[in-house]
Amino acid sequence: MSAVAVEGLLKRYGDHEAVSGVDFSVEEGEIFALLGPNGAGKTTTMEILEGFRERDGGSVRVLGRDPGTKADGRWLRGQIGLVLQDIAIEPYLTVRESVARNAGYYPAPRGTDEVIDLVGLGEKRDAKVKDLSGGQKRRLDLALGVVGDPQLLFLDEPTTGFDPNARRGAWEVVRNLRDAGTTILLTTHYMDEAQELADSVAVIAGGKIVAAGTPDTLGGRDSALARIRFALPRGAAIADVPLAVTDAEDGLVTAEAEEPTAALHRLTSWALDRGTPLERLTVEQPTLEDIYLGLTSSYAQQDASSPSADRGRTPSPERRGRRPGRSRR
Ligand SMILES: Nc1ncnc2c1ncn2[C@@H]1O[C@H](COP(=O)(O)OP(=O)(O)OP(=O)(O)O)[C@@H](O)[C@H]1O
Repeated sequence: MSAVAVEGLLKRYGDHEAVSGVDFSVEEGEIFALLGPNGAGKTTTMEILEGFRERDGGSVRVLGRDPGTKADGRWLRGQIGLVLQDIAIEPYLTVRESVARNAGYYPAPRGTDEVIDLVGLGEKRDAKVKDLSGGQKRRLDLALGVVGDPQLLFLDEPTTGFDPNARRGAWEVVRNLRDAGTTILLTTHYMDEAQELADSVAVIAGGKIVAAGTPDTLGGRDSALARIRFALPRGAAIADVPLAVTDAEDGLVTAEAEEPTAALHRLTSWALDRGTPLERLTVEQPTLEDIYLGLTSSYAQQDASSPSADRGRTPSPERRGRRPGRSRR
């Protein structure tokens, strides 16, 4: 059974259709990343899955239940963990008190100290929340999201504001959770994060899924042409280059190749025969970011000029100030 199954999901705000028939599924035990430009519909979709927003159409199953119904929604609160941006945390509690308090909302929580160590806040155990740095607060958010030992964890941009070391630490925590059996659904704007963490990804743009797959195969990435670049050797003409040249600017030649091994062999043999080195030689497959930008650039422009983009949104206050298991619906 899929941990999350979404079919034909629809959500309108007034006459603006924010989510227009979205389908995807998240398998048990995987890390799934929902990617998309600002205003694409990620938060709306996540809030519907978490039971904080009503949908206008389509079917949604989370751990086999419908988060849109009262009884299932209540049950789900005890099974899912949330890590959001700017969650409301009491500033005068210590780290330990905050985590222990959240643990009390769940039927079978993890140990408070274990979770504090897991997110790397051991040395800040007795510090007050108000005295934590921005990155440390985000680690505390992560601790609060996982202390209930959830079957399914929602992570909203989990490493925004982290320094590079802290990001790697957080990735390790997320991978460990997955390896211990937690299913994880995250949103991120960092393609390296999706590449590092996600087993599956889906790209949403303009309220629709525009591509889905693994980070390595998304949008035909695995079969995309390799890009070979090098400085044109002194005395050589573009027409002499034994590859299909697609671009030549400032003396830097770009060629694309289906079989980079054979193409490089031809190219380096040519250069060696001429007795001229190939300076600035690089070979690149498109990165996840290249593929993502290709899929979403037109939507990003569209969104920036759409009237709804600056309409201002009402955040879901229940979601932000959420006390697990006690939320009113
Ligand atoms: N409460 C609301 N009322 C009216 N419009 C809204 C509301 N919430 C979201 N929207 C609109 O719905 C669209 C999708 O918004 P959503 O927050 O789901 O996007 P997102 O993908 O999470 O974006 P971001 O990456 O910026 O967080 C946007 O055009 C947004 O302006």
